[in-house]
Amino acid sequence: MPADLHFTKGQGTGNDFVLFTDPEGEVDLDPSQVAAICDRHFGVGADGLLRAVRSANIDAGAASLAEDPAAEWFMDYRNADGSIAEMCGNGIRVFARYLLDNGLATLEPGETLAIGTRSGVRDVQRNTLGFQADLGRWRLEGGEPLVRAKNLQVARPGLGINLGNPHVVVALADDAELDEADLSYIPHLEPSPVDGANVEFVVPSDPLVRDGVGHIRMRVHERGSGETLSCGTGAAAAALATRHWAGAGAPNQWRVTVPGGVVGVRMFPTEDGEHVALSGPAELVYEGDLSLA
Ligand SMILES: N[C@@H](CCC[C@H](N)C(=O)O)C(=O)O
Repeated sequence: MPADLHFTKGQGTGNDFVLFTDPEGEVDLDPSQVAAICDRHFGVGADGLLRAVRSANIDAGAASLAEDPAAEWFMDYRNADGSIAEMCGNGIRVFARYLLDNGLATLEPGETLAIGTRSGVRDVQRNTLGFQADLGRWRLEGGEPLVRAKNLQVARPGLGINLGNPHVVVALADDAELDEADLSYIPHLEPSPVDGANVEFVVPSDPLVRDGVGHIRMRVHERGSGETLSCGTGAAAAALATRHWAGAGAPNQWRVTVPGGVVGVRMFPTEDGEHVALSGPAELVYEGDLSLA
């Protein structure tokens, strides 16, 4: 384990990450080290940490290489509290930007960059919003957990949606209720999903659909990171839930406004079922060195 770590700070719609390259898989940080780096007062500060490790050099990468040998790089994602998550939609765009800007991969317009994750290989392309990531197949979870945020008077039914990582989406009445929701603590879910869940609070725009595109606003409390300015897989879950609630004729193209900006969500058929894609910006903000001592 090295004494110092060269890192880059990046963000996608305000969801921010510490990134570093560990090609050989030698820098396996423990949860307390990750939490210390992500601490906003005593560390660099971030919603999560992304380690770029060659798929061949991390146990979880074997499945990625079996799925697609082109997935040379694996996104080892950690939440701010040090816990492992299967997937990160904003993170994978920032990860792609990081690989490209550091000469670790190339991606011409029209080409696809395959990236290994714990929820399978994810394909990233450039597009007008920055990058688009195919988040793969999604599924509805059974049951409707009741969700209560701190200052919501009445518990609301949530819709469980799995995008590789778990989400519960809750519809609120209007913008005022969304703005006033206190997401500073973990929303109470009943029953509580075994692996926890990211909880998205969503309000449809009025009108919901403009020029064939659905519009919603969302705030999120992320498992392992607390309230963040954006969650990419959460935005996809929120669009999927709203389409589900809207019923027949609802669009397959969505704009999701989050506190940190706007992301695009698109549902499309494939041979192995419907996939959902997430589009949005990805920027690298600064670089530095930190001590692991
Ligand atoms: N911010 C991410 C999701 C990160 C993982 C999540 N907190 C979890 O535990 O599943 C995104 O943009 O998707």
